[in-house]
Amino acid sequence: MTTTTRDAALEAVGLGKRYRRGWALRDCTFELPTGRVSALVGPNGAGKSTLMALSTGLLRPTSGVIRVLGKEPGGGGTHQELAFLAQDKPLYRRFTVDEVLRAGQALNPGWDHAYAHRLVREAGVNLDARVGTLSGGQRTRVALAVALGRRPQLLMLDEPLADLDPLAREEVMQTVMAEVAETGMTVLLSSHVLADMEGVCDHLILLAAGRVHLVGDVEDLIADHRLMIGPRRPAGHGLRPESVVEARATGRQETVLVRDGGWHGATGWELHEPTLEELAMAYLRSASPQRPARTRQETVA
Ligand SMILES: Nc1ncnc2c1ncn2[C@@H]1O[C@H](COP(=O)(O)OP(=O)(O)OP(=O)(O)O)[C@@H](O)[C@H]1O
Repeated sequence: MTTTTRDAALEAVGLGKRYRRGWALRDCTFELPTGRVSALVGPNGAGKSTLMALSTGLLRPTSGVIRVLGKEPGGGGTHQELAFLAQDKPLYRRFTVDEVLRAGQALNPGWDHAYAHRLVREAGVNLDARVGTLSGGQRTRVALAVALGRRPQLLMLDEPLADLDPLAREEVMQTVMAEVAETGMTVLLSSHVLADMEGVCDHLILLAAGRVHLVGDVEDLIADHRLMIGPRRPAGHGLRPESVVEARATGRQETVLVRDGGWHGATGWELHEPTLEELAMAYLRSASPQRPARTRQETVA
């Protein structure tokens, strides 16, 4: 079936994926609008890689629907306009870098050979080197050149920065952002390092235990939340429980993340807009069964 929601590069409706041992994704509904750079955030096992595998068609949903650039991934392989850089960056180890790029050219109709070559050269990787002899970071740069050489409309990167030094992380993100600026490409980027996403991502999808806990444009999400900092009060923070995402006490101070205007009318607090990292961390802690935050109904004693 082909449905057209052309404003969404990626769309999930009631999406679920069940492996033999249980649900990896459950009842996920969200949209990633075209042209956004989205941070896919979640703890280990949250379902991030599963979501990407469903998007590429490597896996089929157990329930619900996923659409990539308006189409459900089907038997025809990965959407022509989607490029996916998997966590383990699968490249033929015996090929030279040049051979990898020539394979990219042979396999992809829209391939931009000059551009892929330039990306590899800029990364300082020798075209004659065999893939098996490259460092983890160099392999990432080659895999990124292969992904971007396709000039995709949607680029999905699963933990692309994990084995890169700080300088290389910055260079990779600059390469991706230059392509975004030039072509309006949509990006979905999973990472555990929230600091890497700050200032780069303008959209957030936060998964925990297979469910979407927060999704939307970063600007809107930040505007909808405040960090409230004030003295710890014996009678509790006194805020509407349904507006409190997380309350944390450190010493005599208390920090509360509040949503949906729950801060209006409260007195004796310093109010700050949260950073993307503060926002995501509060939601991740409040969703974590191992590290329960004081949320919603609970008050600080
Ligand atoms: N092929 C598989 N067979 C069975 N269970 C799987 C398979 N792949 C993933 N899972 C399970 O599905 C859940 C989600 O895994 P997934 O790899 O999608 O999470 P993730 O958010 O990408 O994690 P990480 O950050 O550790 O890479 C986990 O509980 C995992 O054990």
